[in-house]
Amino acid sequence: MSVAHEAGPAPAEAGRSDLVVIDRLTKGFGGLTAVDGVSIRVPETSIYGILGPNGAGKTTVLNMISGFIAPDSGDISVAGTRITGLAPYRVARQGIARTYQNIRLFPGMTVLETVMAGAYGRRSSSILGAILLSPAERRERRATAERAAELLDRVGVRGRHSALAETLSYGDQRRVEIARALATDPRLLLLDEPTAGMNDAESEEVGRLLVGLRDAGLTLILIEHNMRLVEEFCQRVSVMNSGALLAEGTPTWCLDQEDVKEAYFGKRSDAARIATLRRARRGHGGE
Ligand SMILES: Nc1ncnc2c1ncn2[C@@H]1O[C@H](COP(=O)(O)OP(=O)(O)OP(=O)(O)O)[C@@H](O)[C@H]1O
Repeated sequence: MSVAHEAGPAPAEAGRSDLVVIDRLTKGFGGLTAVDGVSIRVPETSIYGILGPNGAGKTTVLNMISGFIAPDSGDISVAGTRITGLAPYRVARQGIARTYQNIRLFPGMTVLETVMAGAYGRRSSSILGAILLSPAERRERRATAERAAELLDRVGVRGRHSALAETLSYGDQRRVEIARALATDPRLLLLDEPTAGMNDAESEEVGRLLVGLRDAGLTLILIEHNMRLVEEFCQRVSVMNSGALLAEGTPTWCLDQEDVKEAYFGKRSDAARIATLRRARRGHGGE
């Protein structure tokens, strides 16, 4: 299948190097090819969107980058290091963190503890020090708690640090997940539907948060169904359908490709997305 590529890099990306290079990635489940020879290059310090209708293979791509699923073939490298098929903890050590489509918070943990848990892999004090609660351990815990509080502030969760994380609103739980991922100090952040279940104002806030993270030097890959947000915040996108790449380029250009419109408009079940897409186009002077 041919992939529509927008000619040349977008001006904002010109000269920027690619942090993530995905080369002909393929994964099958039984008789189904969930991801079919997908190649993607993600420029460093950019917000990159992976789009496509339900079942297109987007989460499977994210799962392969983060090591949750091993590809059948193809390669993934980040900052020049090949990470294909590495276990999730080894991928995390490369500075790659993620959030999940279905929120995964630890039951029974407070908001602050949840974010502190994200920093666990970066701790320097010894296990014995931790057991004996040595001064070094206490200092480190204090520093970790302060940093976790800063991150919660940054993602917009204020004043509920002692509440159980699972008692927060859906939107705040998503923010806590982002803070936990940031606590690992990543250079690449993978976000699976970060605005799912949020209203327009909350989604816009998350969009601005992501721009702030990018401006601070992070590279972000997100799966997102809100096209308005995608057009506003993503520099480039890949559009997938049935495991294959349909188009790659700037969001506005990709959403104008016939194959892409058909992938979204061709299905009755995607009526809600069509409405979102149309609203987004109007908002940008189209239709
Ligand atoms: N572990 C698995 N075992 C079997 N099939 C799977 C597995 N994971 C995903 N699939 C199938 O692979 C295809 C791609 O799924 P994936 O979750 O990657 O799609 P998606 O684009 O993220 O969809 P959505 O937008 O609905 O989350 C789907 O048909 C799905 O049912």
